[in-house]
Amino acid sequence: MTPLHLYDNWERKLRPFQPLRADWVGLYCCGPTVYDYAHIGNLRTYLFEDLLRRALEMNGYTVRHVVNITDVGHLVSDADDGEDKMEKGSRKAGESAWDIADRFTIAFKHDLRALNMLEPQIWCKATDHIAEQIDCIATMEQKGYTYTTSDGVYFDTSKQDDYGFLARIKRDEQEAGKRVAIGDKKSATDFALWKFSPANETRQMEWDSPWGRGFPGWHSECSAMSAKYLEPWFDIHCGGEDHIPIHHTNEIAQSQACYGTRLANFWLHGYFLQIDAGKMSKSSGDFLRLQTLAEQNIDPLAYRYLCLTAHYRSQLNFSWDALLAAQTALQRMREHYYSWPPATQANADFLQRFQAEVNLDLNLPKALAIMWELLKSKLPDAIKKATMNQFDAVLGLGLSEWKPEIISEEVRELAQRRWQARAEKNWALADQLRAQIHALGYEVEDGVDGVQIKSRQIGASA
Ligand SMILES: Nc1ncnc2c1ncn2[C@@H]1O[C@H](COP(=O)(O)OP(=O)(O)OP(=O)(O)O)[C@@H](O)[C@H]1O
Ligand SMILES: [Zn+2]
Repeated sequence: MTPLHLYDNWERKLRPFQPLRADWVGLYCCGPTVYDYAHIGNLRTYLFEDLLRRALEMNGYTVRHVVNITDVGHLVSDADDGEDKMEKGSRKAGESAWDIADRFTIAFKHDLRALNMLEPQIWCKATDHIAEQIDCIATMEQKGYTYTTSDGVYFDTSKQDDYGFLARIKRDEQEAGKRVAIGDKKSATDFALWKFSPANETRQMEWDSPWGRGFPGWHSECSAMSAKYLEPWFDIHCGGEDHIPIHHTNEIAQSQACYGTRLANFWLHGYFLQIDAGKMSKSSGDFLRLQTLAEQNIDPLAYRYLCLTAHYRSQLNFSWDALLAAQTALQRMREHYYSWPPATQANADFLQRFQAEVNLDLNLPKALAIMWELLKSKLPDAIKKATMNQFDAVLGLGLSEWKPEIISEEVRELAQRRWQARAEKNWALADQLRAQIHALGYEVEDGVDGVQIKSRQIGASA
């Protein structure tokens, strides 16, 4: 098999992947801040990470996949001020910060399942690891990397010569160009490790610490939890492109100070899903959820297919037309696959070409094109099916689980009566019958050559 190469953002180049240990590959992916539902932009990043994990497994590695849940400490502004997103989300929802964290974590996991993502082996939440974070901060303090201001304990970035290397940040230029207020911080790049609770206010989430009552800064959790569940030095760290200059840069600074490692051997980042030429974003409120797609009768796996059509290192502009085209293509693929006899032996040549594309930094648009080439080839269908099964172990479209819908006699009869009512221009009755069909879980669509009955999408989180 062509050896796996991944684009490492630390070295800014394609590197052959070599695992650090013989028994498992450590993969740490920064998880969601659970103050709201995930949008399909966030989900694009998790899809890329799922595909990376599947590619590693295709290469025979056992992956230890860790995803954290940020349920405290992520402030509205990445410059360490503003409200905690969880406290703000709690006010907006009229529920406690703990309750929204639970609710949105469940919804997030539901979305991952609807998109056929593999369950990480380890989920870990920031609020379950306060002691580990305090230990990590105390170590940094002992080693002289911290200072305390009126509102928290900060990391002193001037203590590290290579601070910001991942993002190629030049500290001096940043300082000179910065116009934002930095409060009591010594430098704009310094960041909070522990924030004190405001004197005149009780936070919902706060803990005692050697420095005073408060809560951990957002970056602390990932250094502490990745060291606990993987090693302080592990194989691959992932997140969205926005993590490069701040969150990952600061995680690296902490791990270097604490453990003397730069955390991960490879740094991979998924690029944004854009909408109307801007980043899809929870904070701006301009976002689509998987549930929003389901309401438009889009199968969640059509979104997965759409994401396969763009390389993870390029931004993807969302459009409904592209999503509908993805749904049509996926449906055609499923119908072909379903019509074939049981799988026999995979075709070695197709397999080798597919694996070569996957191993070239996850060139999945090309891998998908090879899948279509196979589908249209003159190979016997049983061989196509066997080959597709191996492709789909990486692409995760769930082809072998799909079955055409069997629509019950009751629904067919209601649709027939509705068609009749429409022909007789009895709109009230037609609407009433449509509502009954809807309640049974189906939609009817009127076409020129009759009516089409489809099940409503119920895959995404409600
Ligand atoms: N538009 C997007 N496209 C792809 N990935 C994204 C997008 N927006 C955020 N991400 C990624 O989603 C993951 C989860 O992010 P998180 O839950 O912290 O969202 P957030 O940054 O608080 O939300 P937002 O920036 O949308 O207000 C991160 O890896 C982040 O980089
Ligand atoms: Zn992180």
